Amino acid sequence: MGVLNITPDSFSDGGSFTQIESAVQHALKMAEQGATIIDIGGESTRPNALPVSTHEEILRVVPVIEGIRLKSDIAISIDTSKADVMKAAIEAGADFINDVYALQRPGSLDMAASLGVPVCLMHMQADPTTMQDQPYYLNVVEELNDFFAQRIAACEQVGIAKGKIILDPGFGFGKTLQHNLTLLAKLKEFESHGCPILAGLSRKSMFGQLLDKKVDERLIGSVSAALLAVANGASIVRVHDVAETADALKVYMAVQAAK
Ligand SMILES: Nc1nc2[nH]c(S[C@@H](C(=O)O)c3ccccc3)nc2c(=O)[nH]1
Repeated sequence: MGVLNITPDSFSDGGSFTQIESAVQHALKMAEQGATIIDIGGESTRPNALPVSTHEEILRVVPVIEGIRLKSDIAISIDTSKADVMKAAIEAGADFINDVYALQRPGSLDMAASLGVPVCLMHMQADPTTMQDQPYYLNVVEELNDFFAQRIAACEQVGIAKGKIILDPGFGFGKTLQHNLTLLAKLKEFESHGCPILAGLSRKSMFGQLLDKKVDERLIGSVSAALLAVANGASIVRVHDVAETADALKVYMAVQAAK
């Protein structure tokens, strides 16, 4: 899963033509490099990011989805928590929902049910503005399993079949370095729900803490962690560095095949 963040320049509402075109080109390049899913996000979950209106978020993501669809059938996920953005994105040609709020925002659960598409449910403790102030769990794996069970039940109640659900521990979303390492080490403990696991580790601050590296120096850490996530049961890894990660996973799969 290649990450495509649409954060337009400050001048234009939505994206200017060049912004849209460059985003489409980036998506196509990631597809060429081996991405099988493009994850499109119109709002940064950065703690101090300004909130983006539904209208603005739609103006950002829809032209890019349409632009990609003119040239590629690659799977597209919409990284949003807003019901109306989900609708607009799916109607524009996206294939499934990637929601860091696990369909807990107003109207999103019913919207996902009515759209009838798969959904990735990610765990987050608190919200982006507070999640990194002293994250605490009695037992992080158990608490996330309880959360997943509860969200799966909520989905099944509105008719979203378990076969349409992907689970994601939400690395860095209300977790200390130790929590992140435990979740990666024990990723297999989330397989009990019978849903595929998605891991989003790419360039995250855990590598800053572990390796003392800035965000543009975290390639090796990110690729190493992506390979470990797959070795520990992840079916999807959400990454910025598609070509490098694809190579690492090719090596992993080749060795697996030789078992
Ligand atoms: N499913 C799924 N969706 C995701 N969207 C993101 S945004 C994150 C980033 O570092 O990319 C981020 C966090 C905070 C600020 C900026 C960007 N992370 C995930 C993830 O881990 N899983």
